[in-house]
Amino acid sequence: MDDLLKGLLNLGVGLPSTDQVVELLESDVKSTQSLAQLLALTTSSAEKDDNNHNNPSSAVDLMGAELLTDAVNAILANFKSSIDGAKAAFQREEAQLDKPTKVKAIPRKAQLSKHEAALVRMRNMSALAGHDRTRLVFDGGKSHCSSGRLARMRRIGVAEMTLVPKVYRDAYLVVRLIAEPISYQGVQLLGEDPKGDLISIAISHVSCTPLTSHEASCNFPTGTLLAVKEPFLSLDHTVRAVPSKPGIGVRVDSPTDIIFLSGEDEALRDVQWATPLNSGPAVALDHRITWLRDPPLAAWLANGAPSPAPYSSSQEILHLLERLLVFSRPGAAWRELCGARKAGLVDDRAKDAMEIEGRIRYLCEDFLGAADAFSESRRVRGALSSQSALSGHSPPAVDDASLEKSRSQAARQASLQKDPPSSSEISSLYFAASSGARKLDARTYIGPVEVRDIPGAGRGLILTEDVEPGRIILLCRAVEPQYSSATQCVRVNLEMGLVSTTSQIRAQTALIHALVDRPELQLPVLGLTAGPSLPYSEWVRLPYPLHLPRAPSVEHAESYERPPVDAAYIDGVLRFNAFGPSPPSACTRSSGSLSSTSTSSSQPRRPLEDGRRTMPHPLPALLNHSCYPNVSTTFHGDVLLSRALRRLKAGTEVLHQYVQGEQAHAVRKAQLSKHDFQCACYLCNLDMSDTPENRSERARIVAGELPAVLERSRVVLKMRQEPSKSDDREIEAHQDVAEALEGFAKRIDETYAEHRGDVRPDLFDVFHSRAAHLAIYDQSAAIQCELSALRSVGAIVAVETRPDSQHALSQLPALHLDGALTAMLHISRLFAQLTQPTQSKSWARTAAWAHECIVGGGLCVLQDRFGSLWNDVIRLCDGDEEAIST
Ligand SMILES: C[S@@+](CC[C@H](N)C(=O)[O-])C[C@H]1O[C@@H](n2cnc3c(N)ncnc32)[C@H](O)[C@@H]1O
Repeated sequence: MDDLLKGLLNLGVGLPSTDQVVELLESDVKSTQSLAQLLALTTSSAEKDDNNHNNPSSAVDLMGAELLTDAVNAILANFKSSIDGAKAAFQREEAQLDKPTKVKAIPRKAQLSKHEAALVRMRNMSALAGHDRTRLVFDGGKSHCSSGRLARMRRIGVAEMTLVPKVYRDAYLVVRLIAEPISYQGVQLLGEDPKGDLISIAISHVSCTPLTSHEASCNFPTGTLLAVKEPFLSLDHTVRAVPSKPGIGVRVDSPTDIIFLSGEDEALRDVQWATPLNSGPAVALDHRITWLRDPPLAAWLANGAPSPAPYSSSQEILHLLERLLVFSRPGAAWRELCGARKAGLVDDRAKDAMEIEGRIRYLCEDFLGAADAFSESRRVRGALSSQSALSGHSPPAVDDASLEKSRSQAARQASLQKDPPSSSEISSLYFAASSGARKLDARTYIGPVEVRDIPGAGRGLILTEDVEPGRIILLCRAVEPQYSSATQCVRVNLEMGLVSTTSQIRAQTALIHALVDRPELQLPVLGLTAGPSLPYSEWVRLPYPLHLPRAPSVEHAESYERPPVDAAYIDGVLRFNAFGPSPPSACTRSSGSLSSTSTSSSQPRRPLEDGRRTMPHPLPALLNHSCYPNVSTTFHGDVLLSRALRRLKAGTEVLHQYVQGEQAHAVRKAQLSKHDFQCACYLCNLDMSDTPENRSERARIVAGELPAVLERSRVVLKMRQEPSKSDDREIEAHQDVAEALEGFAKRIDETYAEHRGDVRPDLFDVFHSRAAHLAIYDQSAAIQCELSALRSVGAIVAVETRPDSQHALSQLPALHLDGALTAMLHISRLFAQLTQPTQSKSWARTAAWAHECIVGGGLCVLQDRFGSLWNDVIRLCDGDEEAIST
């Protein structure tokens, strides 16, 4: 990757964005050429600086545009073929794992100069392209993670690792770092073993964002003592962490295989160093906590060592605890606080210690415990301030916000377990997410469901009571939600060709770190499956509790043992279970925060980073798939909300969409293929009852011919004049499109089996668009067309079955949910235009009810999402919003 950037910088052209790198990796020759053209047109920032200094000759001037494009194209093509080279090397290594070959020891001097050269290369690259440059790493194949205990393994030296590629089972390597680390997406270290033999070690998932070289040096200073559990000697050890030049060394896929040692560790007993040990790593206290190791008192508490590590003051401990919270490590902070209390280094009931305990518990979602700790802190503070008042000092400021917040969360947590979240709570979530908040202060609500084994589909969630449409089934926050950041990384899976982007890579690292910090998350996270090619973790077989243990406990702090976390398993968990916001929903406004799993396929594409799914919501991840779901699932920041779409009986399995059910059967099948199951849902069964010829004819019309007509429809509708100004020519244009769409509706309809019934989702877009044209010259026909659209996605119109119904629908649609809501509002508006106010109000009421069932949050959320359309409807209903909502 750096060669690519360097080549482009040398030419003086702009560097590709991360999205462009992803496109390049997935592109063919033609699109590579287009990208080359585009890059050749942009000037690098270095070039721009030169121009400021009146440098007269830009790259274009010097080479001519065509030559420059050719040069860029050659660099891009070279980059793509280097990926092929990496892939071949990777496959060779995978194949050789069973038959490793002898390796010659690399002389110390050669190892040193190789590391030094790589370090200089990396420094130069940072100087040229900046720390935030796009980084490329590779993945795929087996990931190695040791689950053994160091105490039960034997120590080996570098000289004993004579075969490559090979995992040295039941053994560990002890090294002392002797050079500055190389930082990329992971780090590359150079260590010497006690005999003085050198070995290069590359570690993945060191931090969510790449460490600067200063941060890397603070985490891995020269002199640091490390144990590497069950080291994997690889032919190309840097491929996952620091893809510099291929070379033999130790590849650490899971950072939990690295253990920081102190001089007193058992692992170092009887170790004689060929060269004398220095005084040990000199490192600032803060930096010791930025990586996976636990701070001193936590380690003392867990290992039962004879004397606790010294601190110069309790303030120093509190400062460290603060820093641990800044680095999102509440588990380590809790263990350190427990250690400090046990060693008598902080006063158990000191206000600062209680305050920080409150914050730790809050982060671990133990709101009741947090409220208790904050209130104790307040009590002590109160006592202190009365003393100060007596002595004439001004009392310290009292901040009660945290206490109040914890109390209200605790109260809501207690009530939410019984009562579903109210409409106003949903609207708060919606507007908080709209204002940009991503990690929301919502709590888990688990509706009437339980986990059960589902024949042929693993586990699933089953309803324990009958529910009505709109009933909230789940409201759950993600574990460690990650969003993209300025630092961009691209990962290519050399085995499957998949390309992952920053937030996916961050999510994987963040989850590994979260599990190390808070082992109580193991069951919810590792209890998820990781796709058909990886065996179940030991946690999958355990009974899945619906109410997950969250809070830290003292016993837990004392028995803390760092869990092994296999990076590949976490990657699988994310790929097969994570949800995330999909492209924007089909409502008229684009500013709303909401995104749903069921969206129109005709929606504009979001930037790649937003469209990829990265959030594990442990319990909702147990929901199985149906292309014709019985719940709607929407996302507000990191909160997932599932609500029943229909009246469902106790014993029914709750099913939601992994892929959009409104897409053609073949597309759904292809998208689900990674899961390795045949979907046999209601919709797939209907589709399978059509002949294969009819299915492919339908797919051909919908994907091949229809988009052009829909685009024409969009353009004609956009050019629409004020109704008073519309003339015959305009009406003719609308009639033309409506007629064309009618023809399509007929042709698509003919591909469905006759006995199929109303559910024909491929017709939705055709009917809905046709209705928009009819609305201009024949409102009654437009209403009929919208009704057909609604029926095509599973809605049942009440007048046909139950004329006495309160709503115009007796069953909500299952697909195209936002499109269907728009259709309902259109019908209301059309009835108003036909001066049929009763029908108009009934449909407005129905839309409000349907929106409440699908999303919730009341009329303010509906208004925010459907803006002018909703306002139109209200105006035409004489502004009677109250009447509509009741
Ligand atoms: C997100 S998990 C759902 C929970 C999973 N059933 C379990 O036991 O952990 C996704 C996996 O569930 C299984 N699955 C989901 N929907 C299914 C369906 N309709 N039929 C069969 N298997 C299904 C597939 O193995 C899929 O990869």
